Amino acid sequence: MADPLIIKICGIKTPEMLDVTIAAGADMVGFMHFPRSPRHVSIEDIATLISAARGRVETCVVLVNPDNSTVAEVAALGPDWIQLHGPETPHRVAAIRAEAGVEIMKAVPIGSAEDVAQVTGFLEVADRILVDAKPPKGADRPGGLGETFDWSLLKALDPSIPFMLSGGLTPQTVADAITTVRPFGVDVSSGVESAPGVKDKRLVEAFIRNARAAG
Ligand SMILES: O=C(O)c1ccccc1N[C@@H]1O[C@H](COP(=O)(O)O)[C@@H](O)[C@H]1O
Repeated sequence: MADPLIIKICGIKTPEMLDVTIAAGADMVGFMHFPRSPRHVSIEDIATLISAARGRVETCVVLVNPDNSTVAEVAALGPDWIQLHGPETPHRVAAIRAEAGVEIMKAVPIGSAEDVAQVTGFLEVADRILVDAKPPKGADRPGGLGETFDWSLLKALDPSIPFMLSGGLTPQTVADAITTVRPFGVDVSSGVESAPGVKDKRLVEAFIRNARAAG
C-alpha cells in the first residue's frame, strides 16, 4: 500500500487555530519565525504552541537563513522539524542539522529545470525536501506568497525521492496537484487564509478534506 499523504498547514499563530487544524486532521503544523512574514511568531509563542501540539501533531519551525544562535534557541524548544526556507547551501544545511539535532526539511525554490537539479545536492544533508515556487524578483520574503509553479518540471526528479509540494496550493487546487504530481506530502499557508496571516477555519478544513480525498 502507498504511504499515506502528509498534510502540513503552515503559519499557525494561535492555540485556537492549532486546535482547529489538529481537529481537521493535519499531520504537521508549521510555525514561522521570520519577522518579515505576516505569520511571524516569537520564540516565546512558538514555545507555547509546541507544548500545546506535542503528542498530537508533528511540529515544524520555519526559518530563513538562520544564524547559529537562532538555530540553538529553536532547537531547545523541541520541535520535530526545522524547515529551512532561505538560500542555505548544502554545507550550511548539514551544519544546522548537526547543531540542532532535529530533522531538517529543506525548501528548494523551483522556476526552471536548473532549479530542479539543485534538489540532488540536499538529499544527503536534509531529511526531507520541500519544493516551492521560486519567489518573483523583488519579493520581500522567499515563501508564503501564494505563488504556483509549473509542476511538469518535477517530472525530472527521481521518482524515489519523497518530496513535499508547496506553492500557492488552495482547497480548489490541492486534489489536482496530488493526482498530477503524486507528492509524498502537501504544504499550504496563504491558500487557507482570509487575509495575509489570518487562517480561516473553513478553508483549512476544506483543504484537508480535499487533499485526503485525492491522496
Ligand atoms: O509564510 C511565509 O510568510 C513564509 C515566509 C518565508 C519563508 C517561507 C514562508 N512560507 C512557506 O512558503 C510555502 C508556500 O506557502 P504558500 O502556500 O504559497 O503561501 C510554505 O511552506 C510556507 O510555509
